[in-house]
Amino acid sequence: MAALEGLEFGKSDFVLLDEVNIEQFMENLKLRFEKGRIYTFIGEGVVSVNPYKQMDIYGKEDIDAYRGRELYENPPHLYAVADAAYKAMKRRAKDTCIVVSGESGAGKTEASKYIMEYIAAITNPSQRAEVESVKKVLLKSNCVLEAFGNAKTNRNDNSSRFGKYMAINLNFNGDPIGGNINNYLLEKLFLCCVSPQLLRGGSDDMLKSLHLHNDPANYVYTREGAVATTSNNDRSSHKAVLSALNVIGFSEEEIHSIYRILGTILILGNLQFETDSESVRVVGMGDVSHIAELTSTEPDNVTKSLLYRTVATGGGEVIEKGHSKKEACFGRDAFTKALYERLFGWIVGRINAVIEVKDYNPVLHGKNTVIGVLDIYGFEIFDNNSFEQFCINYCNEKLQQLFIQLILCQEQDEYQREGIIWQHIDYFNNQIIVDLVEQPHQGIISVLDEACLSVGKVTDTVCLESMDAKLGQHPHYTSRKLTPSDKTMEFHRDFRIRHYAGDVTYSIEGFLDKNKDPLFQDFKRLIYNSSNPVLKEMWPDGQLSITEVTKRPLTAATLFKNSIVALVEKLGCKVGACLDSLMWGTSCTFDCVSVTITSLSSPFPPPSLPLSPSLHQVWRGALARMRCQRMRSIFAIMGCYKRYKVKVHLWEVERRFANVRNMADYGKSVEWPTPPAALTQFHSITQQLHRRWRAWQIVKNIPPSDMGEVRAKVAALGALNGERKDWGCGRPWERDYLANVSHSHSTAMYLRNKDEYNQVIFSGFCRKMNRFNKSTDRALLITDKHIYKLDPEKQFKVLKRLPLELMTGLSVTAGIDQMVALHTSSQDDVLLYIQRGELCPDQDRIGELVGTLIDHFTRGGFDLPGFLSHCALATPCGGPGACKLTSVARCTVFLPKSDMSMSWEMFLLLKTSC
Ligand SMILES: Nc1ncnc2c1ncn2[C@@H]1O[C@H](COP(=O)(O)OP(=O)(O)OP(=O)(O)O)[C@@H](O)[C@H]1O
Repeated sequence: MAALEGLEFGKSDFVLLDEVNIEQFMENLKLRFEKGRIYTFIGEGVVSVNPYKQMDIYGKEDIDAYRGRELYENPPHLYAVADAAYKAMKRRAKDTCIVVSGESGAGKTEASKYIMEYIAAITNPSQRAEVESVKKVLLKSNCVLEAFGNAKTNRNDNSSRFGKYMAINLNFNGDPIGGNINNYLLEKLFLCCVSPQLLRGGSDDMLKSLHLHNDPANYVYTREGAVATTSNNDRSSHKAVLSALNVIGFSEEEIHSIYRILGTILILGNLQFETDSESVRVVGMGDVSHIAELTSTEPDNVTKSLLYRTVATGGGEVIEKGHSKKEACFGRDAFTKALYERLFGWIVGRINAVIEVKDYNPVLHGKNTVIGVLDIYGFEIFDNNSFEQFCINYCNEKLQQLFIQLILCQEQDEYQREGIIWQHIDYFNNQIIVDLVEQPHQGIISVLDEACLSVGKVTDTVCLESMDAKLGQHPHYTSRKLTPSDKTMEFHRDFRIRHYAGDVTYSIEGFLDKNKDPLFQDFKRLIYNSSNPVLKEMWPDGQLSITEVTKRPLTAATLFKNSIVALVEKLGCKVGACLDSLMWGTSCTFDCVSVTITSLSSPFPPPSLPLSPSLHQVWRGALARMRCQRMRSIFAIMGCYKRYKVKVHLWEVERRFANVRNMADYGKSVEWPTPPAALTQFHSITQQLHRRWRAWQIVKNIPPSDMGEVRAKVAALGALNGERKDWGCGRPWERDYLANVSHSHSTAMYLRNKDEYNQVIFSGFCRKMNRFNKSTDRALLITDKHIYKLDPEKQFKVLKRLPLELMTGLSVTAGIDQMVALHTSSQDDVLLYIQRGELCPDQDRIGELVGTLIDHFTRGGFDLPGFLSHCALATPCGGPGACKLTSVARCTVFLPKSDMSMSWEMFLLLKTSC
């Protein structure tokens, strides 16, 4: 439970820094880290510093403490962000996504696991076996993916060598009903953890059947990684992976096939070739027969595909061309890599098949929503940057572009459309860099692909020359040749891209080889013809004969680009106009402290280091200020409220103590004076701050489709700011639309005398629908004392009279039907359709009704703490005629009267529940 214990150090939210500069940022981060606070909010995101030690902040009590709470109510934690995503999904039935990004070793995978565990823990323990099974499979799949997809690197002993997007589907109840994993592969995966685990953890019988020895040092592919792990660790990991595979639902045959493929890869890795006078031969034919046995293929076919390549001549003839020794080694490596890639893809596919949403009927079960967790590599700048860094950094440019689109463009446009005063921000749009990489026929990927596809020998250097020729004028591209005077560009530092997060100089060496699909079709055919159905399933493209293979396979860069484009599209749909639902993270390395940033809502990437100045400016100048203001208001309110509560408490203790003393001294209690002025001051301070915060909140929460609510909220906001006119057209509110209607005036006069009201707050025509859909004309009169329902056909006779003080709230429908429900504590609610303006049918008066009521209550000094959007979704039951209060789709609730402490409790309660 350590997450909630103890003091906070430094600023628990970076937006509260007095100055937004990197020195203060670092100082705060360092101070908090030294005091064991690894998480710090940045607005609605979280910055996390990897502690590299077990922290006591992930227990059940911690989970309970964050469940259903607002971000600012608890200390910063991943759970706060995960809960916010879950709440957004539940309240608004919107798909949400959490992006966890950071440098290698920053703690992304750990963070995404904690997030998944949290979501699994807070979703209702279900009686339905399939819900529990989905949770179990989702959690267990991490163990399998890590074994097959992680490897030791210089930066991280357990580094994920793939990006991962894990989506959880939830039903209307918020229960997980399925999921899906997408993986973004990059590297030579056969160096992953699973192989040493198999060698050290597999039983003797198992290893014997796979023709393997138990020492990882015996194999080329495990030799290097073997020293990083211990035998005990590998043995227990092997057990855990086997158990996870079983839990997920892999059959015995499938598990055995997986291990046979791993065995094949290890043996292949050791395979050598030699050249005799005429041709190339495999050294040690025993290995070939083991490979044939493990892949359920013929030994001759294995030998053939290792040493020959089938090619179609121009005349349509098919011939076998012998490899050189170099080609044979190249083919072998490509084959092992492809075996591993297909295995990994197949495992992910099998997990997806188990957890895919089944038997879900949206009509019966409501909308199926998704929470996605993206654990993706952050921006990378190494000493030697190669093809992998190029892909990773391109991926980050794409994500940055998505955020620019969603936040800066859309949000500014939206503010402009809605007439919200907003200083336009000039920002650096990184589309130009995205184009530099991906533009068809022009971009770097296209140049690389052209070089890979061209007939004849094209080297990396030739490819670099053609990049220089095509992109030499591009402001974000330069190369050693183009800037010979640049001393930072030396050998192996061939071309430089000015990325949004900084300059990266890449070494062109190996780009072409890594980009090509070097796998000869012979290997594909070999495995497709395996008698093992699991293997065969992994290689469906092996069924094509050499004459049928006309198209060149897509290159690695193009495949990667396609998958990232699809990912960005997917993320874009998740947020649409719903900006709150995306979370963003990025990473920085400060003096070897790794940081992951995860954020929710208004997702703007906080500064990566090195930070491009333009981005930094935008970040500092715009959103930070806005968030800062909002967060400051919230914290100030919280602070005032806490102080107020403490004072009230002390006051009460003192009063009681004085009473006891008086009783003892005088045998009677004495009158206690009224609370000191200081105490009442809190009310006004908190009210002001509260109002500021609330105004922001009201605007922020308007879902554009809900027109009725928009009108109500905008009017309310206007009223809070002292405006008494329609938003948009600026029409002043007349309020008393019955004033000049004959007969109504005499009724009003009569009521003024009888009920002694001072002012008409609102009056107008409306309609009442009964349950048989019959409509009757009515009139509504609201004074500062009463709400009246009048019959206009009977000279405005009073049909209903309710004291205004009984009014507890007001609801408007989400649609354009102008329906309003005035809630009362007497349960005698008034439900009416307010008539539009007679001369101008577009003139709606819902907003005016809400605005004038808010205006009245605000001016009367009543606190309106509950005026927050409150989604009370209910099913419309049979058209407007049959409308009951429960059919009001969205409620806007306020409490006109309540005592101060109660109102603050309500404020917090509503803030929490909204
Ligand atoms: N919250 C944490 N508490 C304790 N240790 C942690 C935490 N997060 C990360 N670590 C430690 O740091 C190591 C690296 O973390 P992790 O594998 O999550 O990094 P990563 O960002 O996913 O790296 P890569 O991109 O290389 O996969 C973990 O194996 C673990 O030992």
